[in-house]
Amino acid sequence: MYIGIIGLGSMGQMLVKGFCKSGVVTPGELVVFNRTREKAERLRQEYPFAIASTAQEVCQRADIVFICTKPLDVLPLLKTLDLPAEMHLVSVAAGVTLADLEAVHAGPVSKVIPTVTSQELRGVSLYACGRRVTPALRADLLRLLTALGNAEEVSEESIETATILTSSAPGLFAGILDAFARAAVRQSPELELDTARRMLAETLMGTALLLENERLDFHRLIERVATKGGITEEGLRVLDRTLPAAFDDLFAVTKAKHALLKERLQQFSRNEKGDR
Ligand SMILES: NC(=O)c1ccc[n+]([C@@H]2O[C@H](COP(=O)([O-])OP(=O)(O)OC[C@H]3O[C@@H](n4cnc5c(N)ncnc54)[C@H](O)[C@@H]3O)[C@@H](O)[C@H]2O)c1
Ligand code: PRO
Repeated sequence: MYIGIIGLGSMGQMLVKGFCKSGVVTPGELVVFNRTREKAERLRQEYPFAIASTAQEVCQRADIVFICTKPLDVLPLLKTLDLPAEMHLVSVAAGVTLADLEAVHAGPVSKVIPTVTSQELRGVSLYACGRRVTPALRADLLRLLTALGNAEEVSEESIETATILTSSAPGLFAGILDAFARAAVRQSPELELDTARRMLAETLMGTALLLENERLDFHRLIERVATKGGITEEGLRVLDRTLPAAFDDLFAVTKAKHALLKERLQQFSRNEKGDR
């Protein structure tokens, strides 16, 4: 099976690295196209995949094509292509719906929300398949995604909220840790910011391993750390007071951004229909 990747940004590169690292495909089974060819050539030094000259060539050569451009670039690009009817089109773009994809491709379409952590073969890829995806095509997609970590099928209704938990979360964790480290330095200026960041990064790794190896849930982990009448309990009270509103706010603004993206995508589709 040949796998096509269009767009070699953060996600396109992650897919190349994750697929090859897991061994689910060999570089020889990958056909890649990026607008800036040098970027593809640099990555090819490590993973000797085929570089296509155009996105159209990827679609002609691959059985399944992952389109990894930014959301608002997906439909304009797809509209310029002559997509082979049997090709399985997979968009990784936030906000691009199965209906958007089915409107531009007469063949099978799926939507996947990957995560940067899949480069380490951990984390969760979300997926939803369109009506024309056969059980065999679904199994092929699942084989690729499970090689990258866990794969969870989700409805389009829940995919946006789940995206924040699986795909935005690595960046959000990094943002939280950075604020945590900066507060520590404000408290104790003799502590170097980089030292505080390293302490937190190592603690995060250890926490993840404890959760996994001891099969702890969050509450049991808290019980182990927060000595009754001790210091951590006080910190947790602050989080209980402040975090629910912060996370409600986070989900509200990210939902609004998804809605804005979808509105702009629909506008594009309406304009296209008007032109015809
Ligand atoms: N970064 C993430 O963690 C993440 C997670 C889940 C989903 N996504 C989705 O993945 C998509 C890509 O995000 P990213 O972070 O990799 O963005 P990015 O800006 O890093 O990469 C986009 C790439 O697409 C290329 N590109 C643009 N137009 C092209 C065209 N016409 N032909 C070929 N290549 C073209 C650009 O050169 C660039 O390399 C987005 O739609 C985003 O919603 C990203
Ligand atoms: N990265 C993409 C974004 O920030 C989608 C989820 C993670 O838009």
